[in-house]
Amino acid sequence: MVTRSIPEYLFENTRRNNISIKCVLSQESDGGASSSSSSVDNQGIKIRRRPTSGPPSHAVGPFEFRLQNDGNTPRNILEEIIWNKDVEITQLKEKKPLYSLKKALDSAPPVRDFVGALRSAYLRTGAPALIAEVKKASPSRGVLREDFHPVNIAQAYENGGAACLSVLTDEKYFQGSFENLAAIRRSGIKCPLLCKEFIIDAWQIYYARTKGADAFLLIASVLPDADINYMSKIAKKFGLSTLVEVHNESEMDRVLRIDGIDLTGINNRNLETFEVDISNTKKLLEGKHGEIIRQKDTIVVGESGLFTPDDIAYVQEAGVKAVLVGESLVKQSDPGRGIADLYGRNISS
Ligand SMILES: O=P(O)(O)OC[C@@H](O)[C@@H](O)c1c[nH]c2ccccc12
Repeated sequence: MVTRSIPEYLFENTRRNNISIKCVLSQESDGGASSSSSSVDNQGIKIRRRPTSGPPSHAVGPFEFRLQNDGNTPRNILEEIIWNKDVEITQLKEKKPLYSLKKALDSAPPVRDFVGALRSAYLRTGAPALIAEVKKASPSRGVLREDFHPVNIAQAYENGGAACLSVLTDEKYFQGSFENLAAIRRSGIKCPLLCKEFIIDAWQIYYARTKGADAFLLIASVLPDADINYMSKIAKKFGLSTLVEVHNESEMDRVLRIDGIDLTGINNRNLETFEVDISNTKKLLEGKHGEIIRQKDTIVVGESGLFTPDDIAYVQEAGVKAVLVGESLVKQSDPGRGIADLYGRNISS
């Protein structure tokens, strides 16, 4: 029996004004038979792009029935975010169709070299280069910082020695925005910027570029290889860098087989359950994966759950040359000083 309630946004397009009575019905799941046939199950991807069994509400006369089943109920938070994103993009695309974004690209600020900034910071400090994240909130941790001034935080990160910045742009779940990305770019900050978004449509890449992104994230548990390939080609066309994020061995296997990926991120947080375990970075860099990565000279980014100099040393030992850190820095009253605390030394000069 499915017991989770269906997120409100899924009703937005089907809600009728004249409804006086609503019933919520739960349907017995069919054991996954119909859902697995309609889900994106190639390459082991379990996250479905959108509800598979049509709208959850049905009107019969004055009644609205909500038929809740496996096909219209997200199985985890990541799937919920993706379904929401799909609706959001459809609406945004109506307001800003691709042809209008293509025009806006002409006045976008020039692209900076994200990977180059990481490499030179690593060479300069001998420690993993820092991608510091401008992150107000997350579904797992709630609000991280109430007095949130994105440009001030970005400035503090740059002064504290960050090589690059990551800016969350998802509004609904992370309280971020594309306005934050654009404002940081406009402010004269020199660190290259990663657009931290749930990208499922090439349109989002064009949009991110018009706002000044130098790099963007692709999540392997959401995107099949063909999409990762296609989107990294678009990145190349603009001179943008891609950070492709994996969480487990099979995603790592897939990503290592794709050519032209600039950066591989290992997320220590499972986005479906929120569990954080920094030994995941070590585990995924052992054995043949580690060898291939060393041969290819790909920069691996250790992501999430890093709080102390010991954590940084641990992932460096495992083989990462960069780290992506949000919570432990953004929570400090002075996020710049937070960097020195995280590394156990000043990495700004
Ligand atoms: O705040 P943390 O634990 O330092 O994590 C930062 C970053 O890794 C995390 O925000 C993140 C990694 N991958 C993501 C994908 C989407 C949203 C957020 C993320």
